[in-house]
Amino acid sequence: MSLLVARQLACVKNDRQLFAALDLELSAGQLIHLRGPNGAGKTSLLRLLTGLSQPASGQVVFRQQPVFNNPEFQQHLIYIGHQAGNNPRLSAIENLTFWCRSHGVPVPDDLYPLLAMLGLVGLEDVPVGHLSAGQQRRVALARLWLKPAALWILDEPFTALDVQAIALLESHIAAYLQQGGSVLMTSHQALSNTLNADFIELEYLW
Ligand SMILES: Nc1ncnc2c1ncn2[C@@H]1O[C@H](COP(=O)(O)OP(=O)(O)OP(=O)(O)O)[C@@H](O)[C@H]1O
Repeated sequence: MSLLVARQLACVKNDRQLFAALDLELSAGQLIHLRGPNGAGKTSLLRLLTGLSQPASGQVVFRQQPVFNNPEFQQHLIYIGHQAGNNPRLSAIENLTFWCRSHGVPVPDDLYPLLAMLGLVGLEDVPVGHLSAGQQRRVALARLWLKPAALWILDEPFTALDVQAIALLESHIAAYLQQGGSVLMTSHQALSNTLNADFIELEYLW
């Protein structure tokens, strides 16, 4: 049975219809790679699927419950948006501690091993605003190791990552899918064939 289902979704921004009558189903263990040109509406679609915004028409349900304004759905979701979403004045440790607390996730006794695995040794206590773009993205992606969730929605998670970090994230996604997790993501770059993604293409509608 599908975990996340969108039916007949329509989205309008600035008087432009980005998409209409869009149907989507995502099952446990499935990866959907959402593709399309700049401005086609990929981020707008992800925001509808996360319940952060409401469609012009249509509905999104998770385990048959509407996602909009649904705190229970948020417990099952990790959404990492286009912006890394870190507080630049706080360190990596502080950002992740805050994120865990605000998402009802137990704060690990020691976050250093996770940050070391993500290549952030020596940078754990530096304000995140002083880190490089790729390092900031790594801090944000650490959330994927911290919260058990049925669904990941990731908007351009590979942005600014180097080859090694891309490989690390791809192998983490592969392991998560194997355990029955579901992933819906955008990426302007091709994914590794090992991830075996399904595709949804959004066109740019004038
Ligand atoms: N809050 C908003 N107010 C007005 N227009 C918006 C808003 N959010 C998005 N748009 C417009 O909707 C269109 C689609 O934007 P969106 O970010 O969904 O595209 P995208 O496919 O994710 O693009 P990219 O590949 O560049 O990330 C754009 O033309 C954008 O200007």
